[in-house]
Amino acid sequence: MISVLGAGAFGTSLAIALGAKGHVCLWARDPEHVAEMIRARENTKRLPGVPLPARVTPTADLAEATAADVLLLALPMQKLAAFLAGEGARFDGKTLIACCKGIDVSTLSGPLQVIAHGAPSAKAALLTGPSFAADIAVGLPTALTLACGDDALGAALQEKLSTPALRLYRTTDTIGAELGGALKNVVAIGAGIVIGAGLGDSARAALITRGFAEIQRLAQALGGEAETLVGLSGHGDLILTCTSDKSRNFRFGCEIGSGQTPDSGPTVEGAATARAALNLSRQHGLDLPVVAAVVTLLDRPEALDETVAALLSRPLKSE
Ligand SMILES: NC(=O)C1=CN([C@@H]2O[C@H](COP(=O)(O)OP(=O)(O)OC[C@H]3O[C@@H](n4cnc5c(N)ncnc54)[C@H](OP(=O)(O)O)[C@@H]3O)[C@@H](O)[C@H]2O)C=CC1
Ligand SMILES: O=C(CO)COP(=O)(O)O
Repeated sequence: MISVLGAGAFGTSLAIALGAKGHVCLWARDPEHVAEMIRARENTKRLPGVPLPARVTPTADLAEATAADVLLLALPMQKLAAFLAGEGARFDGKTLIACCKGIDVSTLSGPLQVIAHGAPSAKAALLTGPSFAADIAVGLPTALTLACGDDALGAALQEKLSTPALRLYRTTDTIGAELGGALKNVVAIGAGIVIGAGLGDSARAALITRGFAEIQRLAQALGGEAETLVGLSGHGDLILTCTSDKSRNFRFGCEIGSGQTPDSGPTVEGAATARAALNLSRQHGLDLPVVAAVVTLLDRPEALDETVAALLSRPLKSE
């Protein structure tokens, strides 16, 4: 059996997709939320409008959910470490698949390092790549990356989690997959700022391209492979997130760029990850001007004009 821990938009969409194949337990922390999912056979709070298949069982009982061998962790990145710290022993011998995208801002770790620290006796993998929960939930074609350092385990998980509409590719480059997925959200906030500020599609293309150069610089400095970064989990997800109004990171950036106070309700992973990435870049002596500009505008949205001017007046260089 498979369990999904975290009944947000993404966890619910994965449970729905995998529920077409077999029994899936969908765990949420709030018993009232679970009762409502059982009553409505729908996650009206986080993914309204899509029925839960009969083989998806919502539960608030973590013991029931963690009876499964394969657990998909679909929590926000900044909540993962504390969640595991409270429950670590439950996960001994289990396979934990991180479904979150980001860098833990207090430890500067990616999800797999956080799992290794919080649940050291578990096997770990990462599911990432271009996908909106709303698309997966209704069975639209989607291709994702399953990253696992142990290729035999990765192959078994690839088989287990693929469906006719959800096609998984696999890699052993966990660092490249983690960082591609984490950093694209930072660039998506930047792309949103560009569009929200009315700077135009040409400026957005420039920002995405130079942002991608920064993703490559940081990820390769940390051991990620170039091939992974041009794949689904890097370039693929960057394209999706920087060009679609469905992206929360992109919309958050649009709000900043257009002078609104951004909505702090939705999960916007790129905000904390921008700060973590900037700290990592300093540790490694790397220059990440797009990431630094995003951090500046998260702190001081009123500095838009001077931040754009500073980016444009950097010394001219070869590409
Ligand atoms: N949405 C999408 O299209 C995609 C999202 N992702 C990634 O998936 C991850 C989750 O995002 P998403 O599902 O969209 O986020 P949502 O905001 O929709 O949901 C987050 C869920 O996490 C739960 N949660 C938060 N904190 C805790 C905690 N401490 N313990 C237990 N549960 C907790 C929330 O519970 P509660 O409802 O009680 O607040 C909520 O159900 C992110 O890293 C995101 O980048 C990846 C691909 C696509
Ligand atoms: O990760 C995603 C698409 O692959 C979802 O993007 P947002 O979190 O910006 O909505």
